[in-house]
Amino acid sequence: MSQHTSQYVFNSKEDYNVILDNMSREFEERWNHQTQSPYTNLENYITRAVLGNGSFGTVMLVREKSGKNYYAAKMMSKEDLVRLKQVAHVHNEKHVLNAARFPFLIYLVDSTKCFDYLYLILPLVNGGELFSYHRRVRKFNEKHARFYAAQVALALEYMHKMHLMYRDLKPENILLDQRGYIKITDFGFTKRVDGRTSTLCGTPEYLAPEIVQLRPYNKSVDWWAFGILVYEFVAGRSPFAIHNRDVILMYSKICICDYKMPSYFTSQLRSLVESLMQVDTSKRLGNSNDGSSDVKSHPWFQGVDWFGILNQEVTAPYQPTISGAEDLSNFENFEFKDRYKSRINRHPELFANF
Ligand SMILES: Nc1ncnc2c1ncn2[C@@H]1O[C@H](COP(=O)(O)OP(=O)(O)OP(=O)(O)O)[C@@H](O)[C@H]1O
Repeated sequence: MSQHTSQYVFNSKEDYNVILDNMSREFEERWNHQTQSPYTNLENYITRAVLGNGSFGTVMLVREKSGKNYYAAKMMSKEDLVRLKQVAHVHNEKHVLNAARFPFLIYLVDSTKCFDYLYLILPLVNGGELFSYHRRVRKFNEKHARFYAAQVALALEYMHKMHLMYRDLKPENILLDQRGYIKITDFGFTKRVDGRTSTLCGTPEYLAPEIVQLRPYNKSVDWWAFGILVYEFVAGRSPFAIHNRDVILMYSKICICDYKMPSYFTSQLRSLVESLMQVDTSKRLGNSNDGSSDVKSHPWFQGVDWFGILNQEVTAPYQPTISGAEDLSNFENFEFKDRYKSRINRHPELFANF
């Protein structure tokens, strides 16, 4: 499996369209070529530390035994996945991670399983979550926000071109690498669909009105969430954040787009947020045939060196301090709890294709 996110150099708009077509062909090949993980547990790796705990598993720092490379191993209990009805999501996540290759997306390096757990081996991204960094500084200035937003817009453009709806955009799912560039992670809710779907999923603060109203929706829900994300970067809070997080009240505000624009937003940022957060999807920026180009050519992005960003030549506004692969200073301290150790293979039929 290739360990490179991109072997491409991005030079011009024409080249980029050709490159995206090539990426699309390569994506299709990998999408159609899924392999079953061997029952090798983590025997090819040495576990060094816990990087984080998600709702469905633990992410550990591991080092491969045959070399010196470090990775993040996402370990998920089969029992928990069945109990929490996440079986389809985990297959989905592996499928997408295996097929997608883009500079700002996490990808699958390897996968294994054992009687109790499934393991996804991912590139180690050790600058911590964008969420934690944002919480520390509270607000980004617009230039700083634009640096991250440009990468998210390019990643959404790629995913949509591959007919993937991401459906879980939020700062918690954006990791920072050593150079301060982003890697989007967590593809459990990502769905490959060319058109519309109607499953209710995502995180309340970022749900588009059509999802809240249980209406069929398309990839423009990601552009709505992108509007929320950019707003939150600069305002330091989500537009629909409500004291005590009354979700029903939040949903009623989302449906009528009832939020306040901070007075310090520039007119270009106001215009971007307003255009993305349109209840009427026919008016929502990003929802035309040439959707991502419309977003990228919005005046707020004027002056962005798109190819410099794609090639990661632009200096990031913040570079995490990392002294080595085992430096965990950008992560909170987590404890490891290995709850299951059975002699029987749990749910072999449900995870046969994992
Ligand atoms: N590739 C990685 N490199 C470094 N740390 C990672 C990596 N992937 C995940 N982590 C850390 O582990 C945490 C949990 O990972 P992840 O969000 O994938 O789990 P999850 O169970 O899907 O979580 P969620 O609760 O968001 O559904 C992340 O927030 C991050 O801090």
